Amino acid sequence: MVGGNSDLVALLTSWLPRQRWFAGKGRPWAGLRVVRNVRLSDLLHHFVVEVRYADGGLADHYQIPLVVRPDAPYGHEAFFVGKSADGLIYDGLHDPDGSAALLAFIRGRTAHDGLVPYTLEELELFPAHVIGAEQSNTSVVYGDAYILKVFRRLWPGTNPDLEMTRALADAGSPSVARPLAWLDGVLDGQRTTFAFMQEFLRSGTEGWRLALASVRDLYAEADLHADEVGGDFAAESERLGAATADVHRIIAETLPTAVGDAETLRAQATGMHSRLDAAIRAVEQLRAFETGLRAAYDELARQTSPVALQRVHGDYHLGQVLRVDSGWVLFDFEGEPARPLAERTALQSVHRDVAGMLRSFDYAAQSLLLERSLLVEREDESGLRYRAQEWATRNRDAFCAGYASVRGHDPREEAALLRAFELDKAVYEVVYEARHRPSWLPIPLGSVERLTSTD
Ligand SMILES: Nc1ncnc2c1ncn2[C@@H]1O[C@H](COP(=O)(O)OP(=O)(O)O)[C@@H](O)[C@H]1O
Ligand SMILES: O=P(O)(O)O[C@H]1O[C@H](CO)[C@@H](O[C@H]2O[C@H](CO)[C@@H](O)[C@H](O)[C@H]2O)[C@H](O)[C@H]1O
Repeated sequence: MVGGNSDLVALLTSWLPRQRWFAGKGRPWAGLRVVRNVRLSDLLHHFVVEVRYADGGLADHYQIPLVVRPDAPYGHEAFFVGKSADGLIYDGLHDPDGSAALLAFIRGRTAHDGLVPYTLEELELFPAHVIGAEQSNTSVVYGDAYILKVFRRLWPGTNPDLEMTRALADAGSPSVARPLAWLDGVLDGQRTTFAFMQEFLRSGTEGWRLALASVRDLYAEADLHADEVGGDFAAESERLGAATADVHRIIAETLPTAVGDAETLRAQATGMHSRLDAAIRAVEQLRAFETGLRAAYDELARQTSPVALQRVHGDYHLGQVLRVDSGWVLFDFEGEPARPLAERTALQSVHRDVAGMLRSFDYAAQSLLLERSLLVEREDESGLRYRAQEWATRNRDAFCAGYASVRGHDPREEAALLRAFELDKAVYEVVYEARHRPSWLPIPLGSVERLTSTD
Protein backbone atom coordinates (compact mmCIF):
# COMPACT_ATOMS: atom_id res chain seq x y z
CA MET A 1 0.00 0.00 0.00
CA VAL A 2 1.31 3.40 -0.91
CA GLY A 3 1.51 5.98 1.88
CA GLY A 4 2.17 6.05 5.56
CA ASN A 5 5.79 5.45 4.81
CA SER A 6 8.85 7.62 4.61
CA ASP A 7 9.39 6.79 0.91
CA LEU A 8 6.16 8.49 -0.09
CA VAL A 9 6.94 11.52 2.08
CA ALA A 10 10.33 11.80 0.37
CA LEU A 11 8.76 11.50 -3.09
CA LEU A 12 6.12 14.13 -2.39
CA THR A 13 8.67 16.44 -0.78
CA SER A 14 10.50 16.49 -4.08
CA TRP A 15 7.41 16.46 -6.37
CA LEU A 16 5.06 18.92 -4.67
CA PRO A 17 7.14 22.14 -4.93
CA ARG A 18 7.40 21.60 -8.70
CA GLN A 19 3.64 21.72 -9.19
CA ARG A 20 2.17 24.91 -10.68
CA TRP A 21 -0.53 25.02 -7.98
CA PHE A 22 1.87 24.70 -5.05
CA ALA A 23 1.49 28.00 -3.20
CA GLY A 24 4.51 27.79 -0.88
CA LYS A 25 7.13 28.45 -3.55
CA GLY A 26 10.23 30.10 -2.10
CA ARG A 27 9.28 29.37 1.55
CA PRO A 28 11.69 27.20 3.58
CA TRP A 29 10.15 23.84 4.54
CA ALA A 30 10.00 22.34 8.00
CA GLY A 31 8.43 19.10 6.78
CA LEU A 32 5.61 17.25 5.04
CA ARG A 33 3.13 14.90 6.72
CA VAL A 34 0.37 12.72 5.28
CA VAL A 35 -2.77 13.64 7.23
CA ARG A 36 -5.31 11.55 5.27
CA ASN A 37 -4.93 8.50 3.10
CA VAL A 38 -8.15 6.98 1.77
CA ARG A 39 -8.29 4.27 -0.86
CA LEU A 40 -11.12 5.06 -3.30
CA SER A 41 -10.60 2.21 -5.77
CA ASP A 42 -8.03 -0.46 -6.60
CA LEU A 43 -6.09 2.22 -8.40
CA LEU A 44 -6.88 5.53 -6.75
CA HIS A 45 -5.58 6.68 -3.38
CA HIS A 46 -6.77 9.97 -1.98
CA PHE A 47 -4.16 11.84 0.06
CA VAL A 48 -4.17 15.07 2.00
CA VAL A 49 -0.76 16.30 3.08
CA GLU A 50 0.28 19.07 5.40
CA VAL A 51 3.32 21.19 4.57
CA ARG A 52 4.92 23.00 7.50
CA TYR A 53 7.27 25.92 6.96
CA ALA A 54 10.37 27.03 8.81
CA ASP A 55 9.38 30.73 8.53
CA GLY A 56 6.86 30.45 11.36
CA GLY A 57 3.90 30.98 8.98
CA LEU A 58 0.81 28.80 8.86
CA ALA A 59 1.01 25.26 7.46
CA ASP A 60 -0.72 24.50 4.11
CA HIS A 61 -2.84 21.49 3.20
CA TYR A 62 -2.90 19.99 -0.29
CA GLN A 63 -5.17 17.42 -1.85
CA ILE A 64 -3.22 14.85 -3.86
CA PRO A 65 -5.05 11.96 -5.51
CA LEU A 66 -2.48 9.38 -6.66
CA VAL A 67 -2.63 6.20 -8.68
CA VAL A 68 -0.27 3.28 -8.33
CA ARG A 69 0.07 1.12 -11.40
CA PRO A 70 2.35 -1.66 -12.55
CA ASP A 71 2.73 -0.24 -16.06
CA ALA A 72 4.02 3.03 -17.55
CA PRO A 73 1.51 4.02 -20.27
CA TYR A 74 2.71 6.29 -23.06
CA GLY A 75 2.57 9.96 -22.03
CA HIS A 76 2.38 9.24 -18.30
CA GLU A 77 5.95 10.43 -17.68
CA ALA A 78 4.71 14.06 -17.54
CA PHE A 79 2.88 13.33 -14.28
CA PHE A 80 5.11 10.67 -12.79
CA VAL A 81 5.60 11.11 -9.04
CA GLY A 82 8.00 8.26 -8.30
CA LYS A 83 8.46 4.55 -7.70
CA SER A 84 7.23 2.61 -4.70
CA ALA A 85 7.47 -1.04 -3.74
CA ASP A 86 3.87 -1.43 -5.05
CA GLY A 87 4.38 0.08 -8.47
CA LEU A 88 4.72 3.36 -10.32
CA ILE A 89 3.02 6.37 -8.72
CA TYR A 90 1.31 9.01 -10.90
CA ASP A 91 -0.80 12.10 -10.31
CA GLY A 92 -4.23 10.50 -10.03
CA LEU A 93 -6.10 13.34 -11.76
CA HIS A 94 -3.93 13.33 -14.87
CA ASP A 95 -4.22 9.56 -15.11
CA PRO A 96 -7.53 9.03 -17.00
CA ASP A 97 -8.22 5.84 -15.05
CA GLY A 98 -7.64 7.72 -11.80
CA SER A 99 -10.00 10.57 -12.67
CA ALA A 100 -12.57 8.05 -13.98
CA ALA A 101 -12.42 6.34 -10.56
CA LEU A 102 -13.06 9.71 -8.91
CA LEU A 103 -16.16 10.30 -11.08
CA ALA A 104 -17.39 6.80 -10.28
CA PHE A 105 -16.98 7.56 -6.57
CA ILE A 106 -18.88 10.87 -6.79
CA ARG A 107 -21.59 9.35 -8.96
CA GLY A 108 -22.04 6.49 -6.46
CA ARG A 109 -23.13 8.98 -3.73
CA THR A 110 -21.72 6.76 -1.01
CA ALA A 111 -19.57 8.32 1.68
CA HIS A 112 -16.28 6.64 2.36
CA ASP A 113 -13.93 7.30 5.26
CA GLY A 114 -14.92 10.97 5.67
CA LEU A 115 -15.24 11.74 1.95
CA VAL A 116 -18.86 12.57 1.09
CA PRO A 117 -20.10 13.01 -2.51
CA TYR A 118 -23.21 15.13 -3.21
CA THR A 119 -24.95 15.17 -6.60
CA LEU A 120 -27.72 17.45 -7.84
CA GLU A 121 -28.56 15.19 -10.79
CA GLU A 122 -27.75 11.72 -12.07
CA LEU A 123 -24.25 11.59 -13.52
CA GLU A 124 -23.05 9.39 -16.35
CA LEU A 125 -19.64 7.82 -16.75
CA PHE A 126 -17.51 9.57 -19.38
CA PRO A 127 -13.82 9.43 -20.26
CA ALA A 128 -11.71 12.05 -18.52
CA HIS A 129 -8.95 14.48 -19.38
CA VAL A 130 -7.32 17.36 -17.53
CA ILE A 131 -7.78 20.70 -19.26
CA GLY A 132 -5.61 23.74 -19.74
CA ALA A 133 -2.52 24.82 -17.97
CA GLU A 134 -3.17 24.11 -14.33
CA GLN A 135 -3.50 27.33 -12.39
CA SER A 136 -4.45 27.19 -8.75
CA ASN A 137 -6.35 23.93 -9.07
CA THR A 138 -6.73 20.95 -11.37
CA SER A 139 -9.81 20.76 -13.60
CA VAL A 140 -10.88 17.46 -15.14
CA VAL A 141 -13.33 17.41 -18.05
CA TYR A 142 -15.54 14.33 -18.47
CA GLY A 143 -16.68 13.67 -22.00
CA ASP A 144 -17.30 17.37 -22.75
CA ALA A 145 -20.23 17.15 -20.34
CA TYR A 146 -18.87 17.91 -16.87
CA ILE A 147 -15.95 19.85 -15.47
CA LEU A 148 -14.68 18.85 -12.03
CA LYS A 149 -12.46 21.34 -10.26
CA VAL A 150 -10.34 19.58 -7.67
CA PHE A 151 -9.13 22.13 -5.15
CA ARG A 152 -5.46 21.63 -4.53
CA ARG A 153 -4.74 23.88 -1.57
CA LEU A 154 -7.45 23.17 0.97
CA TRP A 155 -8.90 25.68 3.41
CA PRO A 156 -11.27 24.39 6.11
CA GLY A 157 -14.91 25.23 5.28
CA THR A 158 -17.21 25.52 2.30
CA ASN A 159 -15.40 26.75 -0.79
CA PRO A 160 -16.88 30.10 -1.94
CA ASP A 161 -16.90 28.86 -5.56
CA LEU A 162 -19.48 26.23 -4.60
CA GLU A 163 -21.42 28.52 -2.29
CA MET A 164 -21.68 31.48 -4.68
CA THR A 165 -22.32 29.45 -7.83
CA ARG A 166 -25.12 27.52 -6.12
CA ALA A 167 -26.69 30.73 -4.82
CA LEU A 168 -26.62 32.24 -8.32
CA ALA A 169 -27.93 29.10 -10.01
CA ASP A 170 -30.74 28.71 -7.46
CA ALA A 171 -31.76 32.32 -8.14
CA GLY A 172 -31.99 31.53 -11.87
CA SER A 173 -28.96 33.50 -13.03
CA PRO A 174 -28.09 32.76 -16.68
CA SER A 175 -24.49 33.79 -15.96
CA VAL A 176 -23.21 30.64 -14.22
CA ALA A 177 -22.67 27.09 -15.45
CA ARG A 178 -25.10 24.63 -13.83
CA PRO A 179 -23.68 23.13 -10.59
CA LEU A 180 -23.85 19.31 -10.71
CA ALA A 181 -22.00 17.82 -7.77
CA TRP A 182 -19.39 18.34 -5.10
CA LEU A 183 -17.18 16.37 -2.78
CA ASP A 184 -16.79 17.18 0.91
CA GLY A 185 -14.15 15.97 3.30
CA VAL A 186 -12.95 16.94 6.74
CA LEU A 187 -10.03 19.23 7.47
CA ASP A 188 -9.06 20.49 10.92
CA GLY A 189 -12.34 19.05 12.18
CA GLN A 190 -14.41 21.12 9.73
CA ARG A 191 -16.48 19.99 6.78
CA THR A 192 -14.51 21.18 3.76
CA THR A 193 -15.16 21.34 0.01
CA PHE A 194 -12.63 19.17 -1.82
CA ALA A 195 -14.01 19.35 -5.38
CA PHE A 196 -16.82 21.01 -7.33
CA MET A 197 -18.45 19.82 -10.58
CA GLN A 198 -20.33 21.97 -13.08
CA GLU A 199 -21.79 21.59 -16.53
CA PHE A 200 -18.97 21.92 -19.08
CA LEU A 201 -19.73 24.73 -21.54
CA ARG A 202 -18.14 23.23 -24.61
CA SER A 203 -19.01 26.13 -26.88
CA GLY A 204 -17.60 28.75 -24.50
CA THR A 205 -14.64 30.93 -25.42
CA GLU A 206 -12.61 32.57 -22.69
CA GLY A 207 -12.89 36.35 -22.46
CA TRP A 208 -9.11 36.59 -22.33
CA ARG A 209 -8.74 34.86 -25.71
CA LEU A 210 -11.42 37.03 -27.30
CA ALA A 211 -9.84 40.18 -25.93
CA LEU A 212 -6.40 39.17 -27.21
CA ALA A 213 -7.83 38.48 -30.66
CA SER A 214 -9.29 41.97 -30.68
CA VAL A 215 -5.98 43.52 -29.61
CA ARG A 216 -4.19 41.52 -32.33
CA ASP A 217 -6.60 42.96 -34.91
CA LEU A 218 -5.68 46.36 -33.64
CA TYR A 219 -2.02 45.71 -34.36
CA ALA A 220 -2.67 44.12 -37.71
CA GLU A 221 -4.54 47.18 -38.82
CA ALA A 222 -2.19 49.63 -37.21
CA ASP A 223 -2.37 52.06 -40.07
CA LEU A 224 -6.12 52.63 -39.61
CA HIS A 225 -7.56 55.23 -37.29
CA ALA A 226 -7.84 54.05 -33.71
CA ASP A 227 -11.60 54.34 -33.64
CA GLU A 228 -11.90 52.08 -36.68
CA VAL A 229 -10.15 49.05 -35.24
CA GLY A 230 -10.49 46.67 -32.33
CA GLY A 231 -13.86 48.30 -31.73
CA ASP A 232 -15.84 45.08 -31.93
CA PHE A 233 -14.84 44.06 -28.46
CA ALA A 234 -16.26 47.21 -26.87
CA ALA A 235 -19.78 45.87 -27.46
CA GLU A 236 -18.73 42.62 -25.73
CA SER A 237 -17.16 44.57 -22.88
CA GLU A 238 -20.39 46.45 -22.41
CA ARG A 239 -22.37 43.17 -22.29
CA LEU A 240 -19.84 41.79 -19.85
CA GLY A 241 -20.28 44.85 -17.64
CA ALA A 242 -24.05 44.32 -17.70
CA ALA A 243 -23.71 40.57 -16.87
CA THR A 244 -21.33 41.41 -14.01
CA ALA A 245 -23.77 43.95 -12.60
CA ASP A 246 -26.60 41.42 -12.79
CA VAL A 247 -24.54 38.82 -10.95
CA HIS A 248 -23.71 41.41 -8.28
CA ARG A 249 -27.40 42.28 -8.01
CA ILE A 250 -28.40 38.65 -7.44
CA ILE A 251 -25.60 38.08 -4.92
CA ALA A 252 -26.75 41.17 -3.02
CA GLU A 253 -30.32 39.87 -3.00
CA THR A 254 -29.49 36.33 -1.89
CA LEU A 255 -26.41 36.53 0.36
CA PRO A 256 -25.65 38.87 3.28
CA THR A 257 -25.02 42.58 2.71
CA ALA A 258 -24.02 45.49 4.94
CA VAL A 259 -23.31 49.19 4.74
CA GLY A 260 -19.75 50.25 5.44
CA ASP A 261 -18.84 53.59 7.02
CA ALA A 262 -15.67 55.67 7.23
CA GLU A 263 -14.22 53.12 9.66
CA THR A 264 -14.76 50.33 7.09
CA LEU A 265 -12.90 52.31 4.46
CA ARG A 266 -10.05 53.05 6.85
CA ALA A 267 -9.81 49.33 7.58
CA GLN A 268 -9.76 48.58 3.83
CA ALA A 269 -6.95 51.10 3.39
CA THR A 270 -5.02 49.58 6.30
CA GLY A 271 -5.32 46.17 4.63
CA MET A 272 -3.97 47.62 1.39
CA HIS A 273 -1.04 49.21 3.22
CA SER A 274 -0.12 45.94 4.87
CA ARG A 275 -0.44 43.98 1.62
CA LEU A 276 1.89 46.57 0.10
CA ASP A 277 4.37 46.08 2.97
CA ALA A 278 4.47 42.35 2.22
CA ALA A 279 4.60 42.93 -1.55
CA ILE A 280 7.58 45.29 -1.25
CA ARG A 281 9.38 42.69 0.85
CA ALA A 282 8.77 40.17 -1.95
CA VAL A 283 9.42 42.42 -4.98
CA GLU A 284 11.89 45.22 -4.35
CA GLN A 285 11.04 47.09 -7.62
CA LEU A 286 7.71 48.14 -6.06
CA ARG A 287 9.49 50.43 -3.61
CA ALA A 288 9.96 53.05 -6.35
CA PHE A 289 6.17 53.59 -6.41
CA GLU A 290 5.51 53.32 -2.70
CA THR A 291 4.73 57.02 -2.15
CA GLY A 292 2.10 57.15 -4.91
CA LEU A 293 0.54 53.87 -3.80
CA ARG A 294 0.26 54.93 -0.18
CA ALA A 295 -1.21 58.29 -1.23
CA ALA A 296 -4.01 56.48 -3.11
CA TYR A 297 -4.72 54.26 -0.08
CA ASP A 298 -4.71 57.32 2.22
CA GLU A 299 -7.20 59.00 -0.10
CA LEU A 300 -9.47 55.96 0.36
CA ALA A 301 -9.07 56.19 4.14
CA ARG A 302 -10.29 59.82 4.01
CA GLN A 303 -13.59 58.92 2.30
CA THR A 304 -16.65 59.31 4.49
CA SER A 305 -19.61 58.38 2.25
CA PRO A 306 -21.31 55.07 3.17
CA VAL A 307 -20.36 52.15 0.97
CA ALA A 308 -22.51 49.14 0.06
CA LEU A 309 -20.87 45.84 1.01
CA GLN A 310 -21.67 42.35 -0.25
CA ARG A 311 -20.05 39.09 -1.33
CA VAL A 312 -18.06 39.48 -4.55
CA HIS A 313 -16.20 37.28 -7.04
CA GLY A 314 -12.88 38.36 -5.60
CA ASP A 315 -10.44 37.43 -8.38
CA TYR A 316 -12.28 38.78 -11.36
CA HIS A 317 -10.53 38.99 -14.71
CA LEU A 318 -10.97 38.09 -18.39
CA GLY A 319 -9.77 34.54 -17.73
CA GLN A 320 -12.77 33.98 -15.42
CA VAL A 321 -15.51 34.60 -17.98
CA LEU A 322 -16.67 32.53 -20.94
CA ARG A 323 -18.63 33.84 -23.90
CA VAL A 324 -21.34 31.35 -24.85
CA ASP A 325 -24.09 31.82 -27.45
CA SER A 326 -26.49 33.33 -24.94
CA GLY A 327 -24.04 35.76 -23.34
CA TRP A 328 -21.30 35.87 -20.70
CA VAL A 329 -20.85 33.21 -18.03
CA LEU A 330 -18.74 33.81 -14.92
CA PHE A 331 -16.85 31.09 -13.08
CA ASP A 332 -14.25 30.54 -10.35
CA PHE A 333 -15.90 32.47 -7.51
CA GLU A 334 -13.09 31.35 -5.23
CA GLY A 335 -11.46 34.73 -4.68
CA GLU A 336 -7.68 35.14 -4.80
CA PRO A 337 -6.51 31.63 -3.94
CA ALA A 338 -3.57 32.88 -1.86
CA ARG A 339 -5.80 34.69 0.63
CA PRO A 340 -7.26 32.99 3.71
CA LEU A 341 -10.90 31.92 3.35
CA ALA A 342 -12.15 34.43 5.94
CA GLU A 343 -10.78 37.30 3.83
CA ARG A 344 -12.17 35.85 0.64
CA THR A 345 -15.68 35.55 2.03
CA ALA A 346 -15.69 38.95 3.77
CA LEU A 347 -18.25 41.48 2.54
CA GLN A 348 -16.66 43.92 0.10
CA SER A 349 -17.47 46.73 -2.26
CA VAL A 350 -18.32 45.59 -5.81
CA HIS A 351 -15.56 47.98 -6.88
CA ARG A 352 -13.15 45.22 -6.06
CA ASP A 353 -14.50 43.09 -8.95
CA VAL A 354 -14.88 46.04 -11.28
CA ALA A 355 -11.25 47.01 -10.60
CA GLY A 356 -10.13 43.43 -11.31
CA MET A 357 -11.79 43.44 -14.72
CA LEU A 358 -10.52 46.91 -15.56
CA ARG A 359 -7.00 45.71 -14.78
CA SER A 360 -7.60 42.79 -17.13
CA PHE A 361 -8.33 45.07 -20.10
CA ASP A 362 -5.04 46.75 -19.38
CA TYR A 363 -3.32 43.35 -19.20
CA ALA A 364 -4.73 42.27 -22.56
CA ALA A 365 -3.50 45.44 -24.26
CA GLN A 366 -0.09 45.33 -22.57
CA SER A 367 0.55 41.61 -22.98
CA LEU A 368 0.80 41.87 -26.75
CA LEU A 369 3.09 44.87 -26.42
CA LEU A 370 5.20 42.74 -24.13
CA GLU A 371 5.15 39.92 -26.65
CA ARG A 372 6.54 42.35 -29.19
CA SER A 373 9.07 43.63 -26.63
CA LEU A 374 7.70 47.10 -27.03
CA LEU A 375 7.57 48.02 -23.41
CA VAL A 376 10.96 49.67 -23.80
CA GLU A 377 10.54 53.14 -25.28
CA ARG A 378 11.03 53.21 -29.05
CA GLU A 379 10.01 56.28 -30.95
CA ASP A 380 8.70 54.49 -34.04
CA GLU A 381 6.49 52.24 -31.93
CA SER A 382 4.94 54.91 -29.77
CA GLY A 383 1.84 55.00 -32.03
CA LEU A 384 1.16 51.35 -31.34
CA ARG A 385 1.62 51.87 -27.65
CA TYR A 386 -0.87 54.71 -27.82
CA ARG A 387 -3.34 52.46 -29.65
CA ALA A 388 -2.97 49.73 -27.05
CA GLN A 389 -3.70 52.25 -24.32
CA GLU A 390 -6.64 53.56 -26.29
CA TRP A 391 -8.03 50.01 -26.70
CA ALA A 392 -7.82 49.46 -22.96
CA THR A 393 -9.52 52.77 -22.18
CA ARG A 394 -12.33 52.15 -24.68
CA ASN A 395 -13.08 48.71 -23.30
CA ARG A 396 -12.81 49.81 -19.69
CA ASP A 397 -15.31 52.59 -20.42
CA ALA A 398 -17.66 50.21 -22.23
CA PHE A 399 -17.54 47.73 -19.32
CA CYS A 400 -18.42 50.48 -16.81
CA ALA A 401 -21.21 51.78 -19.06
CA GLY A 402 -22.69 48.26 -19.29
CA TYR A 403 -22.42 47.91 -15.52
CA ALA A 404 -24.17 51.26 -15.00
CA SER A 405 -26.98 50.31 -17.37
CA VAL A 406 -28.04 47.49 -14.99
CA ARG A 407 -27.26 48.83 -11.54
CA GLY A 408 -28.02 52.48 -12.16
CA HIS A 409 -24.69 53.80 -10.95
CA ASP A 410 -21.40 54.01 -12.77
CA PRO A 411 -18.55 52.50 -10.75
CA ARG A 412 -16.28 55.32 -11.95
CA GLU A 413 -18.32 57.79 -9.88
CA GLU A 414 -16.57 56.51 -6.77
CA ALA A 415 -13.16 57.30 -8.18
CA ALA A 416 -11.06 57.07 -5.01
CA LEU A 417 -12.48 53.64 -4.20
CA LEU A 418 -11.95 52.32 -7.71
CA ARG A 419 -8.42 53.68 -7.97
CA ALA A 420 -7.38 52.21 -4.61
CA PHE A 421 -8.82 48.79 -5.57
CA GLU A 422 -7.09 48.90 -8.95
CA LEU A 423 -3.76 49.65 -7.35
CA ASP A 424 -4.29 46.98 -4.68
CA LYS A 425 -4.97 44.48 -7.47
CA ALA A 426 -1.96 45.63 -9.47
CA VAL A 427 0.25 45.17 -6.38
CA TYR A 428 -1.16 41.64 -5.97
CA GLU A 429 -0.39 40.99 -9.65
CA VAL A 430 3.20 42.19 -9.24
CA VAL A 431 3.76 39.52 -6.58
CA TYR A 432 1.81 36.92 -8.56
CA GLU A 433 3.86 37.51 -11.72
CA ALA A 434 7.17 37.63 -9.82
CA ARG A 435 6.36 34.18 -8.40
CA HIS A 436 4.71 32.49 -11.36
CA ARG A 437 5.55 34.28 -14.63
CA PRO A 438 8.54 36.60 -14.09
CA SER A 439 8.64 37.59 -17.77
CA TRP A 440 5.17 39.17 -17.32
CA LEU A 441 6.23 41.28 -14.33
CA PRO A 442 6.61 44.45 -16.48
CA ILE A 443 2.84 44.46 -17.10
CA PRO A 444 1.59 45.12 -13.56
CA LEU A 445 4.72 47.09 -12.68
CA GLY A 446 4.11 49.36 -15.69
CA SER A 447 0.49 49.79 -14.59
CA VAL A 448 1.51 50.70 -11.05
CA GLU A 449 3.88 53.27 -12.52
CA ARG A 450 1.19 54.73 -14.82
CA LEU A 451 -1.55 54.73 -12.21
CA THR A 452 0.62 56.39 -9.58
CA SER A 453 1.97 59.03 -11.94
CA THR A 454 -1.50 60.31 -12.93
CA ASP A 455 -4.40 61.53 -10.81
N1 LIG B 1 -18.16 25.41 -16.86
C1 LIG B 1 -17.09 25.49 -17.66
N2 LIG B 1 -17.18 25.16 -18.96
C2 LIG B 1 -16.10 25.23 -19.79
N3 LIG B 1 -14.87 25.60 -19.37
C3 LIG B 1 -14.72 25.96 -18.08
C4 LIG B 1 -15.83 25.93 -17.16
N4 LIG B 1 -15.37 26.32 -15.93
C5 LIG B 1 -14.04 26.58 -16.09
N5 LIG B 1 -13.65 26.37 -17.36
C6 LIG B 1 -12.28 26.47 -17.90
O1 LIG B 1 -11.42 25.75 -16.99
C7 LIG B 1 -10.22 26.45 -16.75
C8 LIG B 1 -9.84 26.41 -15.27
O2 LIG B 1 -10.91 26.92 -14.48
P1 LIG B 1 -10.70 27.80 -13.18
O3 LIG B 1 -11.97 27.75 -12.41
O4 LIG B 1 -10.22 29.19 -13.55
O5 LIG B 1 -9.54 27.05 -12.41
P2 LIG B 1 -8.40 27.64 -11.47
O6 LIG B 1 -9.02 27.85 -10.12
O7 LIG B 1 -7.36 26.56 -11.46
O8 LIG B 1 -7.90 28.94 -12.06
C9 LIG B 1 -10.44 27.87 -17.25
O9 LIG B 1 -9.48 28.11 -18.24
C10 LIG B 1 -11.82 27.90 -17.88
O10 LIG B 1 -11.77 28.41 -19.19
O1 LIG C 1 -7.18 32.24 -12.63
P1 LIG C 1 -6.59 32.17 -11.27
O2 LIG C 1 -7.63 32.12 -10.19
O3 LIG C 1 -5.58 31.09 -11.07
O4 LIG C 1 -5.87 33.61 -11.07
C1 LIG C 1 -4.47 33.80 -10.97
O5 LIG C 1 -3.86 33.65 -12.26
C2 LIG C 1 -4.21 34.66 -13.25
C3 LIG C 1 -3.38 34.39 -14.50
O6 LIG C 1 -3.80 33.22 -15.09
C4 LIG C 1 -3.91 36.05 -12.72
O7 LIG C 1 -4.45 37.01 -13.68
C5 LIG C 1 -3.58 37.97 -14.25
O8 LIG C 1 -3.27 37.58 -15.59
C6 LIG C 1 -4.42 37.48 -16.44
C7 LIG C 1 -3.91 37.12 -17.83
O9 LIG C 1 -3.30 35.86 -17.81
C8 LIG C 1 -5.16 38.82 -16.53
O10 LIG C 1 -6.34 38.68 -17.30
C9 LIG C 1 -5.54 39.28 -15.12
O11 LIG C 1 -6.13 40.58 -15.20
C10 LIG C 1 -4.30 39.33 -14.24
O12 LIG C 1 -4.69 39.64 -12.88
C11 LIG C 1 -4.64 36.27 -11.40
O13 LIG C 1 -4.30 37.58 -10.92
C12 LIG C 1 -4.20 35.18 -10.41
O14 LIG C 1 -4.92 35.32 -9.19
